[in-house]
Amino acid sequence: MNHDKDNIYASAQDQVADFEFDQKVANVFPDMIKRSVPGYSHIIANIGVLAEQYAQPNSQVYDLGCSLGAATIAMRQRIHAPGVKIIAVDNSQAMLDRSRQFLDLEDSPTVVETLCADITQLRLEQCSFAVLNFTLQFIEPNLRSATIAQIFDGMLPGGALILSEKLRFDNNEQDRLLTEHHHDFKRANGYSDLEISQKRQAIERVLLPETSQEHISRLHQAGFRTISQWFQSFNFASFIAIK
Ligand SMILES: Nc1ncnc2c1ncn2[C@@H]1O[C@H](C[S@+](CC[C@H]([NH3+])C(=O)[O-])CC(=O)[O-])[C@@H](O)[C@H]1O
Ligand SMILES: O=C(O)C(=O)Cc1ccccc1
Repeated sequence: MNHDKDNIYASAQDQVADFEFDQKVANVFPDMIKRSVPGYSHIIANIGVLAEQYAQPNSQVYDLGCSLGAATIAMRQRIHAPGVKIIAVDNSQAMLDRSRQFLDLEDSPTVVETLCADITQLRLEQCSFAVLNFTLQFIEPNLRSATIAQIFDGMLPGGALILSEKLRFDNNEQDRLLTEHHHDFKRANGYSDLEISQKRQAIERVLLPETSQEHISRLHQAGFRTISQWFQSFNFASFIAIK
C-alpha cells in the first residue's frame, strides 16, 4: 500500500477551491491527517481502547465519516465482544473505495460493512458505540443537532459516542494563539507557509469549528448523561458522551 505525501497545496494556485474529499485527497489522506491534526494517532489508538470497553455483545458500532477507516481498524483490532458489526460510513465514494483496500488487509471476527451515505440522513440501530472523529465539523451547522439527536436515538443504554473536533474559542486572543500554535505544529511537520495558507483558504468555508461549550450543550440537549472532554491538543479536542 503506497502512502503518498500530501503536496496538494505546495504550489501557488490562482484560485484556491473549497476543500473536497475527492480522489486526490484520498490518495494522500493518511499523511495529510497525521501532519495536520495534533494527537491524531493518540486519538485513533484510544478509540480502539474505548470501543473494547463499550462494544456490547450482538450490537452495532458506527464509524461516521470513516475516511480510510483508521478508527474502524483500531476498533476491530480490540473489540472482542461476540456478534459485533462495525458499520463504516462516508459520503465520499473516493474515500470509501480506498478504505476497502485498507480494511481487506486484515481478517477479524468482527464484521465490517462499508456504507456510502450521508450521516445526516442515517438511522442508527442497536448501537453501543459511535465515532464522529473530525466529521461533525464538516456538516452544515443547522443540521448538527438533528444528527447528534439521531445518533442518541439509535443508541442502547450505556452506549457511548466519541466526538472529536477542531475547536473555535470565544476569547479572540486564545483563538488566535491556538490557531498559531496549530500552524506551528504543521510547519514542524514539514508544511510550508504557502501550503498552510492555501489549505486554510480551502477549508474556511467547509470546516466550521464550534466552541467546546457548543458541543457539550448539544450533547446534553440530545440526552447524553455524562460528557467528558478526554483529549485536547492546541485547538483539537475529543469528547466522550454516555447514554
Ligand atoms: N454528511 C456526511 N456524511 C458522511 N460522511 C461525511 C459527511 N460529511 C463529511 N463526511 C466525511 O467525513 C470525513 C471527514 S475526515 C474524518 C477522519 C476519519 N474519521 C478518521 O478517523 O481518519 C476529517 C478530516 O479530514 O479532518 C471525510 O471522509 C468526509 O468525506
Ligand atoms: O489541515 C488543517 O488545517 C486542519 O484543520 C485539519 C484538516 C485535516 C484534514 C482535512 C481537512 C482539515
